[in-house]
Amino acid sequence: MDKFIRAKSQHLKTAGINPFEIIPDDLSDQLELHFDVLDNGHELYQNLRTNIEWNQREIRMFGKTHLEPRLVAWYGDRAARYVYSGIENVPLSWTPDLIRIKSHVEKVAGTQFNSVLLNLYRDGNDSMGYHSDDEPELGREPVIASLSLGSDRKFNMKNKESGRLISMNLPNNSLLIMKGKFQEEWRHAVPKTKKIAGERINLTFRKIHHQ
Ligand SMILES: O=C(O)CCC(=O)C(=O)O
Ligand SMILES: [Fe+2]
Repeated sequence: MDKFIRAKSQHLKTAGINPFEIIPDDLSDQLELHFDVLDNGHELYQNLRTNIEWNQREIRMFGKTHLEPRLVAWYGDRAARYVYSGIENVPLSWTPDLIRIKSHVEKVAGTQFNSVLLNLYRDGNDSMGYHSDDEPELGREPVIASLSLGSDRKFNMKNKESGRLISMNLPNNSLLIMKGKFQEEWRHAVPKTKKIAGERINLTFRKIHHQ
């Protein structure tokens, strides 16, 4: 651990935030994992489960349409719109709960966000395939803060060049911060699992640059 990270984790500890250091050394400038992030994670989970406008999107693959294996929702500032497949996506307006979570996550991450993508994994059959969050509107070396609530799930990473695989567990109430060259060098996924998995909500806070 270099001096900066050590100093930073001391600072977070004094602020009552518990950084958890299981990140491989050579990824310490691309990933941070924090534990026990929200005081009222359980209550917020229930609120998000009922109040968020969850959608199951269709995806087209090899000329066939499928339902995505999870539910999603997109909230943010009006300016955080982006164009995807020629369609302009305007986010839903922030709810009071999302604003509270956002401001806490911004404190931990030390940066500001203008949108959040929420994913609801209903059980171990729901998943997210390998991808990088490297859309041009996120800019170079984006900081993305990913909050996990509910059941533990595995988070797999695969290096684009070497094929090296890393897997970590993302527990309830943890915050994974992806930054630096993480999106450029790695793909990540939440695989299906045969182990009994309950529901999980993940919120990835992002900063969309205006078009
Ligand atoms: O659910 C997760 O932990 C990952 C979500 C993710 O990678 C994304 O929304 O881009
Ligand atoms: Fe992602």
